[in-house]
Amino acid sequence: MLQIKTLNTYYGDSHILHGVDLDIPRGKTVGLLGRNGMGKTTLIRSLMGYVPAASGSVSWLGKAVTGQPPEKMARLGIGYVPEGRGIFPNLSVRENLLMSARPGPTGRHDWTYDRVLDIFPRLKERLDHGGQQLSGGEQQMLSIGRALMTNPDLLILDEATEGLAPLIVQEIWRVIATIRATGISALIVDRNYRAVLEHTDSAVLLEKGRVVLQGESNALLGTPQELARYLGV
Ligand SMILES: Nc1ncnc2c1ncn2[C@@H]1O[C@H](COP(=O)(O)OP(=O)(O)OP(=O)(O)O)[C@@H](O)[C@H]1O
Repeated sequence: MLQIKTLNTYYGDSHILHGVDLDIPRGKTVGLLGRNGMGKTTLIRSLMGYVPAASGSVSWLGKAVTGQPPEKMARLGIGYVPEGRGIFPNLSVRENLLMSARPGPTGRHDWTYDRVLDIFPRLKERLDHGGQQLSGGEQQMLSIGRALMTNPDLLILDEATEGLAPLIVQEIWRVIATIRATGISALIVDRNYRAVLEHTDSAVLLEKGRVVLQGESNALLGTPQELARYLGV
């Protein structure tokens, strides 16, 4: 569904991504692993068009989309939940959700307002609260809910559980499992590599902007020494 080939990205003179390949097949969930600063967010920002790639290609459903702006990528069916969340603090939970509502580009319309509220009962209880009145966990849920309301074919979650209390983290993983079961493709970045591998079909590990390990998530779970070498766990 999404294919990235030999992507090279720079910030100024710093060469951050070195010929990265990434394949997200239709309906599959892929994990993106790596220690801090290894290039995970840069890879997402490059594929979404926030940061121009110096070379390499991005294709979506077999068509080249390299260098397309983020709004275009979103319209093509990629729902991106950035690290640090993206909600409107002055709007209510209801408004935040409804303003994102649209059918997906391939006609997908299974994520309705009611369905999103069903998977986030906490949000249902806070429909009239402003975004800024929500806890960090609730803001994260709202951010994921907003992305789902666009009925994406691919959902990208960058550090969705960052800084949240353990019970809320569990809830977010439960929601990720639910979303996965609906057949949306997903790309998931999270510090908890074990949780990532348990909730994905395959995974790619970045080390200083290079793919150094990749494979089926189950198989990677069985190579703790390799993982420890790159993740320092
Ligand atoms: N806007 C920027 N300008 C210059 N360098 C940057 C910028 N953003 C990130 N970098 C650098 O690029 C490298 C990769 O950062 P990136 O944020 O992609 O890593 P990451 O794997 O997502 O880590 P983290 O989990 O800490 O966000 C780091 O060395 C970082 O310092």
